[in-house]
Amino acid sequence: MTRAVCPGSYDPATNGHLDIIGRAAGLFDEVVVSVLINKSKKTLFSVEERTEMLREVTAQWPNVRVDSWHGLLVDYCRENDIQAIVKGLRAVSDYDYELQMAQMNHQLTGVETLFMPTNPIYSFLASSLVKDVANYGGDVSTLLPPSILTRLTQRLAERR
Ligand SMILES: O=C(O)c1ccc2[nH]nc(Br)c2c1
Repeated sequence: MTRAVCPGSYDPATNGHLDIIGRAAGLFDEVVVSVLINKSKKTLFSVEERTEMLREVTAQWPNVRVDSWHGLLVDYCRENDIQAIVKGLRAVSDYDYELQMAQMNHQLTGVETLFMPTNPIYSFLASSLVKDVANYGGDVSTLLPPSILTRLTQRLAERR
């Protein structure tokens, strides 16, 4: 049984995230999409809301499950018998940081990190940018799954 984790904040998940998750689902017996719990980071959606949205938009892949974790990712991998971390790379600018994290994680426990180039149509996508554009009324309808677009629109309206 091969198992990989796709870690992230997913605040909220974008079509770029789903691109990576779906492709990983085609490579591994099981993919765990794990939402990072970072108490020092203010997020637009709670961990519960982010995991709920992810479960909805990943239901299409029977071998994908959604979870959350707090602490070292390598500890989460060990506790869940996960052999690989899958990260999307949108651009060269992602590489430096991701390489450092991958080397540290391998140093710590030997867990492997596999980099997957995002579909070029999503190279500019970041959850933070999507939220900013949507907050100023920009059209992000092609960048998010419909159900997440609805939730984002509602949350931003609540905050006005
Ligand atoms: O949305 C983000 O912040 C974000 C960050 C890093 C990322 N790597 N691959 C993808 Br898709 C991606 C998305």
